[in-house]
Amino acid sequence: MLQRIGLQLLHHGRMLPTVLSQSSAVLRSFSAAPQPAEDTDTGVPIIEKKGISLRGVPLYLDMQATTPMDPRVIDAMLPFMTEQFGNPHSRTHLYGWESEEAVEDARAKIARLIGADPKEIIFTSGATESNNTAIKGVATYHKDKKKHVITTQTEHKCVLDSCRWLQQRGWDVTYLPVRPDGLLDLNTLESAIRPDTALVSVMAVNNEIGVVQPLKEIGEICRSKGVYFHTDGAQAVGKIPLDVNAAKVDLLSISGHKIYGPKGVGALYVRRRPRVRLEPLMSGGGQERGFRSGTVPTPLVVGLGAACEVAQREMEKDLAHVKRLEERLRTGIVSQLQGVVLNGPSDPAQRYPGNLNLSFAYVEGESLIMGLKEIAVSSGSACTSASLEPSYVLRALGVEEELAHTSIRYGMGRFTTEAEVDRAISMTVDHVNKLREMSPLWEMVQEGVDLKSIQWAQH
Ligand SMILES: Cc1ncc(COP(=O)(O)O)c(C=O)c1O
Ligand code: FES
Repeated sequence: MLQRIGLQLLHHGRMLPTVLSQSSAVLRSFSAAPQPAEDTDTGVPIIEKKGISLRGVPLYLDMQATTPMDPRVIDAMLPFMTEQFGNPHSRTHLYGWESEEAVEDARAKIARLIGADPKEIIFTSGATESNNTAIKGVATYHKDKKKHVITTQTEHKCVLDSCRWLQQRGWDVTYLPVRPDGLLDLNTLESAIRPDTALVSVMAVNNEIGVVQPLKEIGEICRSKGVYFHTDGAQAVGKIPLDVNAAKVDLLSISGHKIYGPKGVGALYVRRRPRVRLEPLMSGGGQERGFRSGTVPTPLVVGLGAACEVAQREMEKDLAHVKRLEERLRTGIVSQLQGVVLNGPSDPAQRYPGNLNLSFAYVEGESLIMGLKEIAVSSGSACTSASLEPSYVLRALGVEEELAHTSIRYGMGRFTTEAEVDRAISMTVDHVNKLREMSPLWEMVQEGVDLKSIQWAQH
């Protein structure tokens, strides 16, 4: 009874989704500030978390880690969490049919964004599952004839780990090195392909340094050698143009939460012509044409579809926006600080501009990261994790250990503003200057001492 009343209220309150999403900013200010103490001079709330005192909610510049949901995505999802809650696989009533229609509509939107046929899209829980399915699934299906897989040293952990899983089962894996700018050398790739190679997996856009790999050329090589080409598109799809036919991609992984959609949903594109065969990881009801059993989560999938639709419509605008912001951030920092090194390609055409990864020479990594707690950014340093190894991606590029420890990844996106970028510039510049003032190293550099001549202690 209660449920019925609830549903009726929602039914009559069709405006609810919009009202809710419009108030998301208000909700944020409540949730982020659990009645904290205030700075007595400025009135800025002091937030205590993990033993750290933060003055106000940090400025979010970590769009490669995740993006906030676009209000339009939330609006699209809400009806499927309320009155249209049916199981999309229920064949006998309206609830199921409505959900199924919404799932198919979302599938078509994802397919449209990447130039695919809707039948080639499988819903998953995210890019991690898509990558696992592509790599383990293709290899397992072809295990009688093939025993070799190729990837790069700078892939996401879930690709590298899926490859290790194969190695434990007797497969050979080649982890190709990349050039100092992060790009894969095509000759190196070509000469690594063997008659028993099943799959090449090279990511489209790197999550740490934003380098865009030459997908078309890689696709061409793979097709000519009769090897499947998988690309992890978590950081690329919806951000830069990517067409599976133009790039001859056979499998493509997509993540919802990197493109202003929900977390916990993604997709895998699996080519039908020529057909890619793969072994499913999940056993069960045979949903998603047998590739991925489990009830398709209608609200999440609808959110992913809406996110792809918006991304396709606004890609040009989004890209121009992050380009402007990146230029502003980079020149703002570089014009005020010496000893700043860009990690990744210097040619802007080879880098997704929403990602700016900089290293700051002559500062201590840990102090840099700890001092910038009021900007939510990511770092190549390992201070915050159990290992003291800096980023394996930066190391694969040959970035010096000291510089890898002081790298900061600034991630900008659709909702990042110029004012936020300006705040990030001034906080970074002030903090780096402050650290350098205290640094004997910096003093030596100013005095013209060649630091390379100094014997460093182990970090
Ligand atoms: C390049 C890349 N691949 C895969 C993933 C994993 O995506 P998901 O969180 O959807 O599993 C991420 C996100 O961390 C990523 O950046
Ligand atoms: S700077 Fe913290 S581990 Fe290197």
